[in-house]
Amino acid sequence: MSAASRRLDEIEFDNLFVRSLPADPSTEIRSRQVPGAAYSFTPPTPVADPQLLGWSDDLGAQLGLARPARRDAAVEALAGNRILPGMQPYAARYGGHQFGNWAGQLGDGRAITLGEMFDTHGQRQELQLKGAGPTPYSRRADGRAVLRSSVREFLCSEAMFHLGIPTTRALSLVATGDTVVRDMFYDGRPENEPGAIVCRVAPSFVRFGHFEILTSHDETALLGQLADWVMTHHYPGIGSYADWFAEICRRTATLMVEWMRVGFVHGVMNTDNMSILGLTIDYGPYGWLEGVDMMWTPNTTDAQGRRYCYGRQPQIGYWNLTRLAAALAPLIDDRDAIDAALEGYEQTFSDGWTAMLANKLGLPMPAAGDDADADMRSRLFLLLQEEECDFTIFFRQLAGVPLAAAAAGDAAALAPLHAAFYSGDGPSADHGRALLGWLQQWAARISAGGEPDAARIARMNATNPKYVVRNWLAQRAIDDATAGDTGMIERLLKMMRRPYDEQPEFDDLAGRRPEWARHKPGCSALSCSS
Ligand SMILES: Nc1ncnc2c1ncn2[C@@H]1O[C@H](COP(=O)(O)OP(=O)(O)OP(=O)(O)O)[C@@H](O)[C@H]1O
Ligand SMILES: [Mg+2]
Repeated sequence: MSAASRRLDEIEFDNLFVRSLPADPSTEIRSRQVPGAAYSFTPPTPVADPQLLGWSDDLGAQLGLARPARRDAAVEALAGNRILPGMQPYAARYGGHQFGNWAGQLGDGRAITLGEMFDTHGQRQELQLKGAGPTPYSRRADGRAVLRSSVREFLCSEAMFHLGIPTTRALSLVATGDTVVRDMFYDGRPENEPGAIVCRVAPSFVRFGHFEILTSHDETALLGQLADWVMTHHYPGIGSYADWFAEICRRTATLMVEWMRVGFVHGVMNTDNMSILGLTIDYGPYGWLEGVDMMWTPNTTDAQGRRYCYGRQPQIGYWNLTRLAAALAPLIDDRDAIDAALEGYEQTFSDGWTAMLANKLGLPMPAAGDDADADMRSRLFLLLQEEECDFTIFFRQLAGVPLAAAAAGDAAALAPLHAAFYSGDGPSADHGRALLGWLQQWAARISAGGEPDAARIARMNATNPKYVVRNWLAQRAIDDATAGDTGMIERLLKMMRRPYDEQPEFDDLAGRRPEWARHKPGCSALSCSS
């Protein structure tokens, strides 16, 4: 049997994390504090009737796994009903800062790692279920996840991967056949909702919070052990804790540039949702910018403070790194090295931001230290916030603006951009004039750079996706899946496999958010209830 068609029960698991780090001596599932350990052995709690609703063929192929049938022994394993030989299910211990405040022990309250395996590239991958039942870290919650949030996590993980953005991935989406009670609007009216479980995949799910909990408990030996483990196995070639922290800063900065590039808003950037590998982790109340708005947040819990809004993500990434720095302080004597690493974050972000926007706008790539176009860029962002204009569509369409018309200040230059305006008929006359003024300067700058049009347009199209999984699209997939129809999940997965290519068969999914979705829950704003 070829590697690409293995069944899940043919996988050899190699559980390095549990082999290398100390386990909680208790296996009691009751919610409790767990000092002195990195994780607790916790089996998933079986569910009523597991059925496969979604499968990522790309990730399956990478893992050498064949897609199982809707009801299948593998699906039972992916629902936690069956523990395969070699699996050692556990929930990890971590803490975190939530909305800026230290929250103490959090941990995998509903995530359970099944085991680690090697993919077809020889890369170690951890398989982790989300929604697999209570663990010692569940606090007062049930350990479960609802179908709507699981569909969103499943789709967006795979979409982000194909957008080229570092992320944890999702192999499967399984309906549990059980209901889960959630008060979706936090208005005291809890309802039964269908439950689901996603199997996530990443080289490691270790978060900033894994280190924070150890330092907060003065567990310095274990802190060193965990840091050594992450460095040895996930940052080969890095020689000191300080260099390692600097590399985490660089990866996090790069991740922020990438989120900003595609208009992704994570929505709940608590330190327990920050991956030590610089991956996007925890697809909860996330969203994609529709109208350009630096202050936009999809998370209703954050509607007041807007701590995690689009424009603040880079700043919050920095703040989260200062929390990680504090957690790693017992390992790093050299305060200056920490400061230098944090400065490195700012430098990596600002260089990355400048280069990314040069690609987005098709402008000449500035030499290091040169930021001649900064002014032009800020003016564009201000302009784009004046009349509701779709972020994804505007940037995608910009490549189609005829340079000669733009240079001449001819209104024909605006035509390709009309589709981005939520008014439905392009910018108002005044706004159109202002925009045309900007385009004129833009065109002049491009002409001066002398790059052939085809190369510039290719660069822009490889930076500005045509397709993203807008909330209203995910909501359609959720509504259909709830009614038993997984066609939309399949369609969105297929569309997101090539987000930078024109795919006319998906044109109906590349437009502005329809008006019905403007205020519909799940389509514009999301609660943390999941
Ligand atoms: N239904 C639940 N049952 C038990 N614990 C939960 C539940 N929902 C969230 N938690 C826990 O609350 C903390 C914060 O939740 P958050 O929403 O950031 O994470 P999450 O969505 O559960 O998962 P992850 O970060 O693993 O993607 C985490 O410790 C998480 O495990
Ligand atoms: Mg989380």
